[in-house]
Amino acid sequence: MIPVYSVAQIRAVEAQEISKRGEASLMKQAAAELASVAVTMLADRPGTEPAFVIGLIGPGNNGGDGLYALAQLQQQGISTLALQYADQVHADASAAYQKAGGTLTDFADGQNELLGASLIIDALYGLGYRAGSPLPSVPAQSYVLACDVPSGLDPETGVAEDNVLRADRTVTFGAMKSGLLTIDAPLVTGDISVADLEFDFSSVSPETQMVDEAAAVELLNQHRSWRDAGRHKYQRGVLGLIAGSDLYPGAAQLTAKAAVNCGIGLLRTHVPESIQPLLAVSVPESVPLDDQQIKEALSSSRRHLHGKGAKISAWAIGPGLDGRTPPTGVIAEVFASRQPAVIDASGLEVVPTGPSEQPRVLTPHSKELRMLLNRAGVKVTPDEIAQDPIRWTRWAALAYNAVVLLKGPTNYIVAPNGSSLVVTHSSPQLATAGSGDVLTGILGYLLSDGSLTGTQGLRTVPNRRIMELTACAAIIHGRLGRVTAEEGTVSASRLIDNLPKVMKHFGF
Ligand SMILES: NC(=O)C1=CN([C@@H]2O[C@H](COP(=O)(O)OP(=O)(O)OC[C@H]3O[C@@H](n4cnc5c(N)ncnc54)[C@H](O)[C@@H]3O)[C@@H](O)[C@H]2O)[C@@H](O)CC1
Ligand SMILES: Nc1ncnc2c1ncn2[C@@H]1O[C@H](COP(=O)(O)OP(=O)(O)O)[C@@H](O)[C@H]1O
Repeated sequence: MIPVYSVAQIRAVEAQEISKRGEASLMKQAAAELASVAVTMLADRPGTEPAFVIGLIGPGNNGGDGLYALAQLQQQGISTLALQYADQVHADASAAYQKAGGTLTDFADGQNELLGASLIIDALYGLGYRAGSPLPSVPAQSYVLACDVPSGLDPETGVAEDNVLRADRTVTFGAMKSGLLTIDAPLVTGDISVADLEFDFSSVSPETQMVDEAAAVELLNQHRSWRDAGRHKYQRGVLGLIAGSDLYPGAAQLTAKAAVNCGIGLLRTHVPESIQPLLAVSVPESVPLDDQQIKEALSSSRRHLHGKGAKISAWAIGPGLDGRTPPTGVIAEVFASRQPAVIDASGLEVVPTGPSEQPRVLTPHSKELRMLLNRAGVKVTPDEIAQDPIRWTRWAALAYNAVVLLKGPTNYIVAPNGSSLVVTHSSPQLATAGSGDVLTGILGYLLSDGSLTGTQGLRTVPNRRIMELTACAAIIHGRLGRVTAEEGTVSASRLIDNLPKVMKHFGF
């Protein structure tokens, strides 16, 4: 997991490091990291030989990093040009660049060269950015590496100017900054690498933790055992899916297919009679679950929450339910159990507020979050949620005593105790009808697997584990989006087709 800090926290640690190691040494270290990523990016985009790198240089230390990085590229034989976009630039860095044979010129005089650049390094503004900073424009298809923070993005809030310099990659220094993950940031940073410059954050608590693919693989591997190979289907896990209505007959099928394609032990489905024949054909692996069987499953769960006699090990509630006529009786009984559950879509309209023994994760998008908050008596506008999503997700987690995953380009996962995880790096093409139903299937599957949840006997799943598995589901879903988008346009059905190979990537 990658700890995430506020700009103030990073500035404080930076000041200590500067007093220990000196500013020039830190800057050169930062520049070396920047130059190394620039070289990788040039190699990733062959066909633009000989390489020509242009740096956009601002007035502060961010510009200084850019100039030192250009000097290093110049010394490696790469042709470069520095365009000064400020009245003055970092004097030592400028001298070092010119000593390395580089040319520093005014932006206005050199901007025509931008069209011929194989790579543009954006070293205009970093931590010192203030809203309203003047920003140049670059040609539409430019290949851009941001130094520390894309210029025009507020590193504290994640709010971007309309003319922000969108990056293909960002190398950020010291630590991951909260503003690189939230609001507009996922749309403008490209892939982010953290160059930690060996800063010592040991006495600072991070604001949140970011989960990336490597962290997800590690989390999943932590919980696997060689014994897993000997499990029969009930021991692997049984998901009870309560979903579907005449109004939305497709959603239940999408969630069911997703869970099955994840490789679930067994899927039981509680859907309206009118949908059952459809499901029997589209997801023949699923086994119907009626009201009486749900009662029996809940009764067996009083002796065992998973495996050994337990008929269901986790629940997924909501995809495609008709919000006007959900099977409230049966759902209320499931909510009273201690088995983990993921609640999505219309399930969110019936989930109770207040204390609960059930480890639960609610998966609203921002409109559904507003509805959840309204149901809990918290009035909030869409704008307020957009400006501070993590704050409002915390309120919901507290009000419903549940882990809440707020979905979108940034996924915020918050527990009732306020702790949080953040997941980005998905694909905008996930914004397609039914993709949330697929996520519910993935998360339902993860929650049903006793090895992953650590459920044994009557020991229930702690919220921390629920949060981690929710983050893993969002990561799997994000990769699914990217892999599918590489092949062509994305639909929920296409996502589901790709699930087996994406699950394999995560060790399933
Ligand atoms: N935090 C770290 O760990 C390290 C930071 N370094 C670099 O230092 C950078 C921070 O340097 P600075 O503090 O000099 O800040 P910046 O280089 O981000 O400079 C911004 C400068 O632009 C000016 N400016 C900002 N907004 C403006 C506006 N709206 N109108 C007019 N002028 C405006 C400010 O006066 C400020 O001096 C980081 O982003 C990073 O690139 C590295 O050199 C070393 C390590
Ligand atoms: N612009 C975006 N970029 C990345 N992911 C997105 C974007 N928009 C939506 N998503 C993801 O797509 C899924 C959509 O879920 P949801 O809104 O519940 O869809 P549906 O109800 O149609 O199934 C969520 O996992 C969300 O995180």
